[in-house]
Amino acid sequence: MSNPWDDWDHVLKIDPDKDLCDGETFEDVCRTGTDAIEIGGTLDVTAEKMTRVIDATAEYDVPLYQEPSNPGVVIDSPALDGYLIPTVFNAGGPFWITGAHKEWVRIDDLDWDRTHTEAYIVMNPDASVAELTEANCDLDADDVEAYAKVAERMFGQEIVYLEYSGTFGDVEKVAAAGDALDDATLFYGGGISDYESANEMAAHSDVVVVGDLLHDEGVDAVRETVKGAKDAKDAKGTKDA
Ligand SMILES: CC(C)=CCC/C(C)=C/CC/C(C)=C/CC/C(C)=C/COP(=O)(O)OP(=O)(O)O
Ligand SMILES: O=P(O)(O)OC[C@@H](O)CO
Ligand SMILES: [Mg+2]
Repeated sequence: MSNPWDDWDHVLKIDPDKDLCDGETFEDVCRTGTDAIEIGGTLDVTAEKMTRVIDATAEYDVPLYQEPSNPGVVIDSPALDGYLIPTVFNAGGPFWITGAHKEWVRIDDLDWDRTHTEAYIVMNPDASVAELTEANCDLDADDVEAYAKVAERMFGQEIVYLEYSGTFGDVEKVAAAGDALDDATLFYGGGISDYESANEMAAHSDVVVVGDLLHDEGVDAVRETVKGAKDAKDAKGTKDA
């Protein structure tokens, strides 16, 4: 079965708790050329802040996904193409693996057709997501490779997300995750800041996710990362052909 993300090279993650750069609009954000927008962040995200971003991006035709950090911020909106629900494979306890999910399913009426999971492997111990989930980030390339295989082979995950949020990752570990997967799509996120960094990580993953750059540098910088990711894919296509 095909999934929307099979064709993505680049995702832009908007943190509802952070501002856009001066003078930039959500229309500008939707016109960066990214393949999809994910709306989510770890800290200080509320349903109101989520709704504001969904409403502001709804009218443009870029695919829109919510990535909730807890069940309380999930928004029921027809503007959303779907929900990408993290499950943190290297979390310090079960709450961020299945606990939050169980609570969500208990209290809410899910739209299962639009609900998908992302198998997170959290790699930067200083990121909010690592602190919140008490993730064990002390992972070598072979640990990453094993987690990726567990996610795909044992838990049937269609997306494996190597999350370096806030810092540029170790290429060897990203490549190890990529090599481990046969069918799942590898998302890489963290520290992508320009054409080069996007190009490099896109060569080793299926989809690169760009977050803070939007809020820190703005849409022109994001557009460069789209180019970097797309060029890497074109180069791969040429090589594989
Ligand atoms: C069951 C439901 C609906 C939700 C639970 C989903 C889970 C397990 C969330 C845990 C991981 C998490 C908090 C993911 C949020 C997305 C994310 C990693 C955003 C990036 O956040 P950071 O960059 O670390 O944080 P800030 O930029 O907000 O500081
Ligand atoms: O903010 P950055 O470092 O770009 O990371 C992107 C994304 O993986 C965060 O969840
Ligand atoms: Mg962040």
